Amino acid sequence: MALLESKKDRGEVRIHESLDELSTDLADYIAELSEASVKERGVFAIALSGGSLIGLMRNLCGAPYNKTVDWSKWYIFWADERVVAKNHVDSNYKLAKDHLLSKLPIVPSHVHSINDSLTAEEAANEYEFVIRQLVRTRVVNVSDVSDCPKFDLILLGMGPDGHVASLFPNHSVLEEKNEWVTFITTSPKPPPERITFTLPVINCAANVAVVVTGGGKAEAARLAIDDDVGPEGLVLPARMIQPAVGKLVWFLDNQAGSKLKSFSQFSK
Ligand SMILES: O=C(O)[C@H](O)[C@@H](O)[C@H](O)[C@H](O)COP(=O)(O)O
Repeated sequence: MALLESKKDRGEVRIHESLDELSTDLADYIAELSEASVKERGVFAIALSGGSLIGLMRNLCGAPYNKTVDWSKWYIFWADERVVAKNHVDSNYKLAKDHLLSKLPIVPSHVHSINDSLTAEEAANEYEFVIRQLVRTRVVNVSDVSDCPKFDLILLGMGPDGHVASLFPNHSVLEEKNEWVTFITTSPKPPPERITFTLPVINCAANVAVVVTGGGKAEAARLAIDDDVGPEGLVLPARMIQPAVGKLVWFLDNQAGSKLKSFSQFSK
C-alpha cells in the first residue's frame, strides 16, 4: 500500500498503487468486517452500490474468501438502485448478481433487492418498509443514537461530481432527515429514476467505505477528503459522509489520490 493515513474527521485514507492492490485490500477489509460482525451479531448486513465498485470486489469470489467467509450469514442490500427492471443492463442488482452474487453461496432469501414493478416513490417506500422489518428482528442492527438502521457495512462509489449512492450535488434529497430510503426522478447520471439511502442512514452505519479510482475523480476526492477546502467542498455529497459513531475508510488508487495534500508530501 502506498499510503495509509488517518484524518481527524474524514476517516482513514488508503491509497493503492494499482487496482489489483486495491481489490486485494478491499476484499480483506470486507472479509474482516464480516468475521467480526458474524462473531458479534451472528449476521453481516452489507449494502452495495453500483458502478466500478462491484468489479473491484472480485477477489471475494476466489481463494481464500470462498472458503473462509461465512456466506450463509450475509444479508445483501443496495445503498442505491436505478428504477429499471432487474434484468436491465442498468440495474445495480443485475450488475452485482452477474459479477458477484452468482459466484458466492449467498442464501437467495437474504438478497434484498428493490421491487422493480413499482414507481420510484413506491419502490423507495417498500424498500424502507422491508428494512424496518429487518431492524425489528435485528437482521439489520439499530443505531445507538437514533432509530436508524445500523448496517454493518455500506459500500459506496463516488462520481467525478462528488455524488455517492444517488445523492447528487445540490439536490434536495441531501436535506432528507426523516426517510431512510428516498427516490429521485432527475438524476444527472442516467438513468434518471433512482432510489437511495439517505444521509442519516449512511451516517448511522457501523462502517462506510468509499471506493474511488481514476484521475477523473482526483479533484472530487480532494474536495471530499482534504482539510480547508472551502465552500466548494462543503456542498459535496461525499464530504457529507460523516458517520456519527461508525468508521469511514476511503479506498483510492494513485490517480484518484493524486490531488490530496498528503499524496504530494508522500511522493516528494
Ligand atoms: O448506481 C449508481 O450509479 C451508483 O451507485 C453510483 O453512486 C456509483 O457508485 C458512482 O456513480 C460511481 O460509479 P463508478 O465507480 O462507476 O464511477
